[in-house]
Amino acid sequence: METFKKLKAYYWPYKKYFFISMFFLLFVTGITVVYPIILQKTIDDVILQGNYKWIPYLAFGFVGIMILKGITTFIQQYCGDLFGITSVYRLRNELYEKLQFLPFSYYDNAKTGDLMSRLTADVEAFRFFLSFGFTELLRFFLLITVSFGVMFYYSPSLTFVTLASLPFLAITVYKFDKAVHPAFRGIRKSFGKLNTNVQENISGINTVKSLSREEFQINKFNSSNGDYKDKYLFTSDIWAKYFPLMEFLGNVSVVTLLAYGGYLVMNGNLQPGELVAFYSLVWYIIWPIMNLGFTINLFSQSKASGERLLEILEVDEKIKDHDSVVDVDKMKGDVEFNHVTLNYTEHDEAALEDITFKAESGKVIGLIGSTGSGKTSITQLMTRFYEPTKGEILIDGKTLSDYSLKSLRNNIGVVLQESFLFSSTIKANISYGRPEATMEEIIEAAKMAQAHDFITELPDGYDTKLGERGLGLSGGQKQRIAIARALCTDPSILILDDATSAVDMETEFRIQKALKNVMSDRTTFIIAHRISSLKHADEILVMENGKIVERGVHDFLLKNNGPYQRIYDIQYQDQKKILQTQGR
Ligand SMILES: Nc1ncnc2c1ncn2[C@@H]1O[C@H](COP(=O)(O)OP(=O)(O)OP(=O)(O)O)[C@@H](O)[C@H]1O
Repeated sequence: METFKKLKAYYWPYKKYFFISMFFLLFVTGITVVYPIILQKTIDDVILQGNYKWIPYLAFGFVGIMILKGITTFIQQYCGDLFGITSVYRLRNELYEKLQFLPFSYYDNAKTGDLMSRLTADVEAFRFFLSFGFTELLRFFLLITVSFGVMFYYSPSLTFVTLASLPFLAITVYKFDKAVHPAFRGIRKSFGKLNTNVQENISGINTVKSLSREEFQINKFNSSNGDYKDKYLFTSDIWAKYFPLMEFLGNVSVVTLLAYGGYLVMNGNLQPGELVAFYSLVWYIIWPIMNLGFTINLFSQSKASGERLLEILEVDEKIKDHDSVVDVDKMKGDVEFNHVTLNYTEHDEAALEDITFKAESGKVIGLIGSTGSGKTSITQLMTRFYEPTKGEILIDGKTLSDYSLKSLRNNIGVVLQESFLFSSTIKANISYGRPEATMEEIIEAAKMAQAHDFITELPDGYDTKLGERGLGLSGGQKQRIAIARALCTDPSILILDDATSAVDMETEFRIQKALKNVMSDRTTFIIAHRISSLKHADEILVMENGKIVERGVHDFLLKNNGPYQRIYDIQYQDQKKILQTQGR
């Protein structure tokens, strides 16, 4: 019940529907138990006594009760559904909201397909229990208590004899629950894996096809699909083993009832009508106990699903606003790193070590270095995607955590090498960070990013709809739209992380020229592998193994006999000559 307690905030606000449903359930159950009593009266007091004139009245009474039962059942079911549907509507929204604020470190290990199955199948399983499961559990207790009461009223001894086998039935049901719950958790997990498989395959279809790995992918899917099938079969196996046993134990009760009840009727200790009523009532007890398997099934599924939902809801949002954060509309853009060290996880080696630099507003800082040397990590810290392990980062003299995350990120425009474009129009993609931007502003941003010309050549211009992930555009075109998107927010700090790697040198030069005009009132970080991309920077930081190993302007670094000069030599001089001087 712990899972349900933890998720209470999502369904308890709608308790009104739950209680209305429960209230009508009392009626439905009450009416159900009245049937055998009427039957008993009809046999014992009307037929056996020869009072046949009562039969039409009883028949009409029956019809009336049936209509009443129909109406109460409708209200009970509708309100039960309303309870489930409205609760998970809120739950789904909150899960989605949570996904927006989960730290990057969570996404480092998360699998999209699995997350999607949690937001769909698991939420659905939870809803099913809210809508039907709760009601079924209550119906179970009500039917058993009321039926037991009526049976006890008719004949205590027959009641005990008939129900003697029920404790065994209860034990079997308990064992069934113990076995079936982990099995359902397995099914859910396997379904998540299956989804991940499909999602990864679709996202990486280019790689799959270009390396002719279709067979491999099919086999991988087959194996996940097989695992899903096996998990289901395993659960069916448990079900198939336990269900006949439950049915057998239920039937033992009926046989005992007929034997002992018949004996009592023969001896005149029980009325025939009472035996008939008993026969119906005993099923009102056996049937819910056997059906408990189904209810427990629902309960187990929804408990397993609820646990998976809680795994998302309970993730610690490590990076969030503290109480006294400030909102700054427009930052100046002075960035300062003071002895900053970053370890992504406790077990990882430092990705950045003792990084110190200052970047004043209006300046362009270039970051260069081998792959994995820590260039991107510097920008990830600036945007507070991750927190430094040691040291502090200041913008305009204030620690990053003093700013609200929203205002911090609104003031920083980031363009990545692999920019994600949404499947909407080019216009909507460019104005994504500032939906209120005017068409002139959108065009202005596109012009700076050297994207305007190719956009206007498209048949629908700015209204061209992009496919998923910007499909239909070249790598360089996508990058330019991403640059326009960042520029459209007019950020105080602009980070271009390998953002022009896919555009040709001439276009890159034109982008840089256009940016120069607007760079004066913002700080720009250019991460690049090509020296040509950052040689005009006011300061170039050369990174190696998480450390800044060299810094200065291009002309200085060229004569510094350090790693920068080596990169320059490799890029601009005859490689053979370098290899010769190294004696290789
Ligand atoms: N999310 C992460 N979790 C754990 N380790 C990470 C993560 N991101 C980066 N790293 C590690 O941190 C180190 C620095 O990576 P970073 O991405 O900053 O390098 P980079 O210089 O930008 O490389 P590239 O030029 O290839 O983009 C690498 O060793 C990398 O494996």
